[in-house]
Amino acid sequence: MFPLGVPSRDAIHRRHPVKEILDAIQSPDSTSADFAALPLPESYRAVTVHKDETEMFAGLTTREKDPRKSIHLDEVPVPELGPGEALVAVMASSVNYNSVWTSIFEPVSTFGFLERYGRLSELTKRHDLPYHIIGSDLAGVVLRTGPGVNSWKPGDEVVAHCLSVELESSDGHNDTMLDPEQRIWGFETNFGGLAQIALVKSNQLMPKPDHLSWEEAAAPGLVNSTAYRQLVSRNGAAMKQGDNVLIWGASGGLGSYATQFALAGGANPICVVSSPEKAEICRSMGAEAVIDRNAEGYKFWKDEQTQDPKEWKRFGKRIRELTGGEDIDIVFEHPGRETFGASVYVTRKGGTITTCASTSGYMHQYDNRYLWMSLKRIIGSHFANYREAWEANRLIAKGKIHPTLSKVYSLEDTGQAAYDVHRNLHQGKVGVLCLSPEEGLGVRDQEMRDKHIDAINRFRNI
Ligand SMILES: C/C=C/C(=O)SCCNC(=O)CCNC(=O)[C@H](O)C(C)(C)COP(=O)(O)OP(=O)(O)OC[C@H]1O[C@@H](n2cnc3c(N)ncnc32)[C@H](O)[C@@H]1OP(=O)(O)O
Ligand SMILES: NC(=O)C1=CN([C@@H]2O[C@H](COP(=O)(O)OP(=O)(O)OC[C@H]3O[C@@H](n4cnc5c(N)ncnc54)[C@H](OP(=O)(O)O)[C@@H]3O)[C@@H](O)[C@H]2O)C=CC1
Repeated sequence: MFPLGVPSRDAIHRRHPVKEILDAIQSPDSTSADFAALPLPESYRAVTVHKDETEMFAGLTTREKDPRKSIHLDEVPVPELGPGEALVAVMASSVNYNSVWTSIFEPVSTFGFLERYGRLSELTKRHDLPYHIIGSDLAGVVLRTGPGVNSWKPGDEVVAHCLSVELESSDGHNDTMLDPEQRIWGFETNFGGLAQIALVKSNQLMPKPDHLSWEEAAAPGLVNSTAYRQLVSRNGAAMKQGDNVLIWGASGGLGSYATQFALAGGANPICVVSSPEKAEICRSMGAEAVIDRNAEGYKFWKDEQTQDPKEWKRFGKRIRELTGGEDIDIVFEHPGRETFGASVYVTRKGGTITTCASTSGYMHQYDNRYLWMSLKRIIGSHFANYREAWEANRLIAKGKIHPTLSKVYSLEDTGQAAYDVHRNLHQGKVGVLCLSPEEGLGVRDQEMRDKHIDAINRFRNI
């Protein structure tokens, strides 16, 4: 690994075969054979965290830990390509909250995941390195495929979902998320998407939606697939028409897709956000019931240890006002400790709380009487299997669900991008240009794009 100074993008390209890759991607005449014949570079630029820095934030609060200090841009060697794998030239990626967790080394250092994966086989040893290339989304072009890959070839324009599975055990064969060797690529594996080149398993690949630019196509992947499983899939809450769906962080990464799924599926989203601007975005997506938790001042905790059921009730009354007296069928949970007690309380008899995260703390407290006496269910949900990710991507490709990209950073500024997400300064999704020299490239279906342009741009620059 060679830490970089700040050479310009042009300087890098002049002395690097990466430039040839970019030229091939940008040329309309390039064929699969051209891509297969391109020499692979020996090294590439990648966003990393360093193993010898995992204690750098010791003693600081979560809020004080600054991703700009731990996130680096390094020149790293291209990893060896194994069976069933693909090397992808990454045009764009996006910031997910898992990269925030990696960069602040919470709740655990991700180097522990890489060490454990490295112990599995000779091939997985590649992942156990003193640096972790992070990032769990990409849009780009296949450069090489390993032995046994038949469905994808060099030159294919793709996005990648972030489920990495070995599938050697029977456990994962009904639902690949249940594989004992299930990992999130770029979080629990190395060689992630915030880089010029990424290593993925070929069963992570999906077609890039033609009407989107590289950075737009890279934005939905992780959160869109997660929201799809958590809310729509039978493995999650199996949302149906007419359901009242309480969506926390409804203009954030997960929430901006959950809101779209609720609206597209004929449900009734009750969107919770923390500012008038965010409330306005939800309304512009088509949501009618919006709660500004800041303006309405909910305080579900009296102190660190004690919740305030009166505040749950005030919140529930507000929901009833917005729904004409109805309670919540499905809660789309992810803030965790701060909101979970309220989420369980406001759910209707027989309703579902589906949770995929605990941003504000993972030791939840709730009043179990409201769960068992009212026959409610809590469902744990995590990312999505290949089929669910494919279905979620298909909805993007068909223009039924749209990217919620707000701002785009360069690879050099990924630390700032992660800082924005950590501090909740962003809206929707934050994109990162990797090889792509500018925004707006990669659109192959202008006609379809024109049809959906307002929705595609809804979150831009707000
Ligand atoms: C797509 C995007 C997603 C997101 O953004 S999600 C948000 C980010 N992700 C996170 O915050 C999660 C981070 N991960 C973690 O915090 C930890 O990763 C877990 C808490 C999930 C798991 O903890 P761990 O210690 O890594 O694994 P163990 O499964 O608890 O195994 C530790 C040892 O405990 C043993 N064990 C596990 N279950 C049991 C049991 N039921 N009874 C007895 N022992 C058990 C194991 O075998 C193993 O043992 P041995 O150390 O010897 O190998
Ligand atoms: N298990 C899985 O597969 C996945 C898990 N995750 C996890 O889900 C969490 C959210 O991810 P993502 O949506 O991308 O992140 P974002 O930061 O983009 O959005 C989360 C939103 O939640 C709201 N929020 C944050 N803290 C609180 C709080 N204390 N109380 C109420 N609302 C709060 C904020 O909205 P506002 O301020 O407007 O209310 C914020 O915009 C992260 O912890 C992430 O790691 C994400 C994807 C997949």
